[in-house]
Amino acid sequence: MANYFNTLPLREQLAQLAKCRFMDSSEFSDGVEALKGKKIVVIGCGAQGLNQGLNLRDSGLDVSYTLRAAAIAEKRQSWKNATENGFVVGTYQELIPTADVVLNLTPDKQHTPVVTEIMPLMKKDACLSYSHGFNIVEEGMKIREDLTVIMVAPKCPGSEVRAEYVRGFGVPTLIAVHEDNDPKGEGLALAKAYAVGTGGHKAGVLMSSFIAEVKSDLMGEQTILCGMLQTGSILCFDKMVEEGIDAGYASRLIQFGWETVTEALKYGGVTNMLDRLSNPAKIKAFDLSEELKLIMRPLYNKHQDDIISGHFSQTMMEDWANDDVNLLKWRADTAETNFEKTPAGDVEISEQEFFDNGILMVAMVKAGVELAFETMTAAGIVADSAYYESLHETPLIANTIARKKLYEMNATISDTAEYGCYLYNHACVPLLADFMKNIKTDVIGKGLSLEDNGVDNARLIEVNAALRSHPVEAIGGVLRGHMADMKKIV
Ligand SMILES: NC(=O)C1=CN([C@@H]2O[C@H](COP(=O)(O)OP(=O)(O)OC[C@H]3O[C@@H](n4cnc5c(N)ncnc54)[C@H](OP(=O)(O)O)[C@@H]3O)[C@@H](O)[C@H]2O)C=CC1
Ligand SMILES: CC(=O)[C@](C)(O)C(=O)O
Ligand SMILES: [Mg+2]
Ligand SMILES: [Mg+2]
Repeated sequence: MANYFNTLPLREQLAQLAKCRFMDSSEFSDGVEALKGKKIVVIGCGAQGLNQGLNLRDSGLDVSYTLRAAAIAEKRQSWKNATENGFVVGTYQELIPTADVVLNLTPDKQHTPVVTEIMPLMKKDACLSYSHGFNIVEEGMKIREDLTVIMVAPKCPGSEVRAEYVRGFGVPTLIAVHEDNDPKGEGLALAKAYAVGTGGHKAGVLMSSFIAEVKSDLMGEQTILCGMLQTGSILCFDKMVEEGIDAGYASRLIQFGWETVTEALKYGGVTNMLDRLSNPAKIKAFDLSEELKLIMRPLYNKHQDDIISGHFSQTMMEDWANDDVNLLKWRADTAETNFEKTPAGDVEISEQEFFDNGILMVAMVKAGVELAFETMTAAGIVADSAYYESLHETPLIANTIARKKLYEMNATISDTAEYGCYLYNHACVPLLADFMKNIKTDVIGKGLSLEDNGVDNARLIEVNAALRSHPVEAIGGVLRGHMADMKKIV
């Protein structure tokens, strides 16, 4: 097999990268009808598998799980996830031949062996679904011609796919039909019904392509979503402790600070997040973010270039072939960081204090969101998709850090995302070394202790105009306008 994207002529590559249409709510008026009465069999009951299955069942659909024999025999966590939630669990031989739709929600590393094993068991004219385009695009997996192949990709960690559904909302979702596998022309109807079943239609659905999804998803997860939050957590914690801030306070400020400041992002974009600061702090955060963008832009460009060329995928697949040696070492190294090893202190931090004492965190989020958005759109990803992948998903990732720090984030995101996050972190920590030397507690840990909050009018007007004029704010205002059902978390 060869990287499917790299086999295409440039014109087709650009056309596929640009596939992205915001779907009107009226396009989902049939609800889950196209899946009613169909047997949906999920392979894998992990982060996405369990949470998507719970949503689909609550939406009135027939969902069961097929797990590899060892998972059933050893009653592994995936078996517990499914059985403790009352789902039917069976072997491939028992359930796959009866399936109308098979959801492949196993780790990307396993897709080729899993699909190779289950394809012969799938009945004629059935449908195979993915939640990430890696196997089709980066590995070039070929699927039996009679099978319909679709993708329904939540722009969100598995746990929040469920949490937002339970709150009566949903998460932005990309859907796609693989052009090589839509023999009966029913792929779109199935993908739309699936998106309704997970609640995605309440947040926003983009009609996209496997290529557009994979080239944007890898970029978002490696940089702003996971990489920046990991790097920011480690750098900000170590800086605060170095400057004499109580370690328990520093740990709490970070563990719950990302969630708090990015909740403002979710509701009102970068503008609202910075508007939560005093005028002097806003200007300080703006200046820090501009400095960060200058330093980090080459790194964001490198990540996007390596994703587009297939170099990233090749590097990760070499680690797959080497029994995930790097992934497992980097995971163990993360657990040994001071931030991870320091429990959040039993200290009260008000919602506003997270902003006032976390100016640098606000600056890092602003820089990461804007850089990721700018880099994706420069690579041909449409603004709507870049918005979901850079801005909207950041608070959903931050929710996982609030639960159990970087451990929870890295355990909840896919192994693919985790691998890319570590690559970014290894490059970004040294890249920001000089920048961090000039950081003091006025921007992380203590806040600006100013007698007077006065600022220069011209400078404030300039900063406010710059915030509001960034293209991520324009598309964000439109897309958030469609999120009437969004619920407060913090
Ligand atoms: N995690 C996330 O938030 C997101 C993930 N995705 C995509 O969703 C898909 C699933 O990812 P994710 O939910 O993170 O995966 P997880 O690692 O959370 O779960 C994987 C599941 O697959 C099972 N599994 C592992 N290896 C095999 C195998 N060889 N054969 C059969 N089953 C296997 C595991 O159970 P057991 O080992 O017990 O058999 C487990 O139930 C991926 O394509 C990912 O890119 C998309 C968006 C977000
Ligand atoms: C959660 C999500 O959207 C990621 C980061 O893309 C993933 O886990 O692969
Ligand atoms: Mg993603
Ligand atoms: Mg991903």
